[in-house]
Amino acid sequence: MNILVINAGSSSVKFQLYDMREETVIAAGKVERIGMDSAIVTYEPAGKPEVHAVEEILEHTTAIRKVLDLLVHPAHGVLKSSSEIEAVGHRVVHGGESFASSVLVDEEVKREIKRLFELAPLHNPAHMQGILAVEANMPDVPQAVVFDTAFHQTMPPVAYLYPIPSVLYKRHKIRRYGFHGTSHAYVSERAAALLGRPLEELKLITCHIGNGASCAAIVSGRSVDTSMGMTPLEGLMMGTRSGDIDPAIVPFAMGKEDLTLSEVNSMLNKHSGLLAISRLGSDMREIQQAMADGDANAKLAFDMYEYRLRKYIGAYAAAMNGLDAIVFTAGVGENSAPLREAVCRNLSFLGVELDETVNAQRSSAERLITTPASRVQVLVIPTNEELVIARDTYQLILNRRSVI
Ligand SMILES: Nc1ncnc2c1ncn2[C@@H]1O[C@H](COP(=O)(O)OP(=O)(O)O)[C@@H](O)[C@H]1O
Ligand SMILES: CC(=O)OP(=O)(O)O
Ligand SMILES: [Mg+2]
Repeated sequence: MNILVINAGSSSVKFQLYDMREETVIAAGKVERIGMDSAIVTYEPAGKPEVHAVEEILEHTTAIRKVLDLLVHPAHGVLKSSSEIEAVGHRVVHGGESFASSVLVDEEVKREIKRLFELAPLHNPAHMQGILAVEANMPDVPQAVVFDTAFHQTMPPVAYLYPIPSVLYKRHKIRRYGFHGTSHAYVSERAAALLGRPLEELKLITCHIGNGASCAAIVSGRSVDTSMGMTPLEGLMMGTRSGDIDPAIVPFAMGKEDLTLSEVNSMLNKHSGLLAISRLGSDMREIQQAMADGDANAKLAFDMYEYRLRKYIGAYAAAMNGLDAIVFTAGVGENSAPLREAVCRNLSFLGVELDETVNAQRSSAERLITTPASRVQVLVIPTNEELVIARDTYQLILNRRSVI
């Protein structure tokens, strides 16, 4: 069965086409800058040369049409006809309290995703556009949605409630949801496999450190706490997001700087984090390079980023009353040896003993980066959210077939 996995953003559509017989990716790519002066199309068919194109693509329906055309293209295609795609799976960031697992899309599911627009205004409207664009181009193909929030629905009330008047939870569902759940779930299962121990016996802290960053406390394979909250702004310092700050800063800064609600929102989501402190950019590679060149702001940004992550690791070890392993994943977690080293150097009180040689290896392979004597294990595990989406979609389609 061929399954197309889609991660639709406000101005981009990323995709991977899976052949589920061997779980192989037969094509991948993205359409960026949708609706701007010119869109950038990148397409990588397995075993064939990459295709790059710049053209006008004004909305998601055209972007999906473009993807389907490439997949069946006489020279670059990997399929004879788009009817060989049997299902589509989408990443959806916010599932609120309604979805604790992945589901097939129907009218009710679409209504619920729409209702959640206000909780994830940057993400959910774009996902909906992706779903509608697939519907327009492939009306008979079943679609599934896989939620970032679903894995964290196991959090207990002590972790998911905010200490604010309960009427806000009752009326508006203001609570902590957590995100990147697909990634936290995937790497926790891989960690158990690598450690050769049942997931049920383990207390893990998984650190998904990409552009957006969050960590999760996982006991027996269930998320018991995570650093992102009602929205993906809470928690760790990120590329352009502040993470935790004193909430009183919001009204105070609005008053002092004469900011509107949307300006203060944009300040905390798009102009904070590494970008604000380094005054350089949000990309960790750039920060590390500048730091090596002696840039003091870059060093401060790196140190704050590491310090805030380490404090969460300490907090989650306390939350779980123990810790077996820490997992680093996503763009920064998988690739930044200096960040992992700085975090681990300062966790000796937990019995973390880093193997500096293995940590420094320029490798994207799954690996243990602590010494045999280390009391807490540390692992690097490349995440694969697309594979989880493909698997969930495949399972939902098989279940549906067995019911019919
Ligand atoms: N070799 C590297 N060293 C340090 N950081 C890296 C490296 N490669 C990628 N990154 C970081 O990974 C980030 C992107 O992570 P990723 O998980 O792809 O983010 P997202 O999926 O949220 O867009 C980049 O912003 C960059 O800072
Ligand atoms: C939920 C979230 O922050 O996603 P991303 O890291 O893709 O921005
Ligand atoms: Mg990501």
